[in-house]
Amino acid sequence: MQVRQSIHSDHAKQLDTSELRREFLIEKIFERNTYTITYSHIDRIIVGGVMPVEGSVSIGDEVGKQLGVSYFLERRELGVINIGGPGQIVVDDTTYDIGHEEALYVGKGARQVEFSSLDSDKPAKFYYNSAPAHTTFPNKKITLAEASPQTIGDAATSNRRTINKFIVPDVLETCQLTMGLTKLEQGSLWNTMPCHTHERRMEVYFYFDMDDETAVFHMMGQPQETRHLLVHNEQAVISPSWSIHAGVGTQRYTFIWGMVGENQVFDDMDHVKVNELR
Ligand SMILES: O=C(O)C(=O)C[C@H](O)C(=O)CO
Ligand SMILES: [Zn+2]
Repeated sequence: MQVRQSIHSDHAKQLDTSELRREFLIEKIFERNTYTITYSHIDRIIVGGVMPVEGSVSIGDEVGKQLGVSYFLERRELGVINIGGPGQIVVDDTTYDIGHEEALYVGKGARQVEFSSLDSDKPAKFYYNSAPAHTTFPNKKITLAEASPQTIGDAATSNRRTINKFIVPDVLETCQLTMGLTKLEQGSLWNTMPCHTHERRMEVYFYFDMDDETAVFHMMGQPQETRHLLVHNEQAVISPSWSIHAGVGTQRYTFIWGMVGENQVFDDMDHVKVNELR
């Protein structure tokens, strides 16, 4: 388990490229036949990926030990979105078929969560976020058709995109976790510009659907103290509450956002005008 400490904005603005990457970028989300796990002290979000190719993978009991509990979800909830081939997730006695761009919410208290792929030539890639939880809400599979879509932006400003809200109060109840998948249209390169912060929630962005030649310049920092991170395919960025989070790709891409914190109000954003950015 990788641990990332919280970071003050006054400290973050002094960092050079490699230090910014060490604090905010998660470079490897998927590894064959295992899971990755990064534990952030910011709102205690856990971020990672599970990529079962041959056989199944569970997020093991040693994670429970590191969290000071007896199993992973004893005091946590989990959101998963599959960006790979068809897969299955077994939660205790129930099996969920989770296809490409389908999601599963697992409530606090699930003891066994086991991931597998249906075709080892096209393995599932389960991206996940997990957050501390105070009660148990029912497990639920969410298809793309059941997600709440919002298409915004304009081709003329290169930011036409659909925000598919999978794990949000309109779709199901969770303790604090919200997650969704934003798809840029062909020719659109910018996400979340004009940008925003939300003091009341932190956010994690996971960029994918990119070839080896593509990079996203992810914008971060306080609105008047911006920095950028060069992000490649299947890498994630931790965005503290004080930071903007926006990006522009050298080609189109897709990303998953996940938020935890004080509220679950998607539109509760402190918008920043482009001419106010520095
Ligand atoms: O394309 C976008 O804009 C987003 O997907 C924005 C994120 O969902 C976000 O930052 C929510 O606070
Ligand atoms: Zn945001």
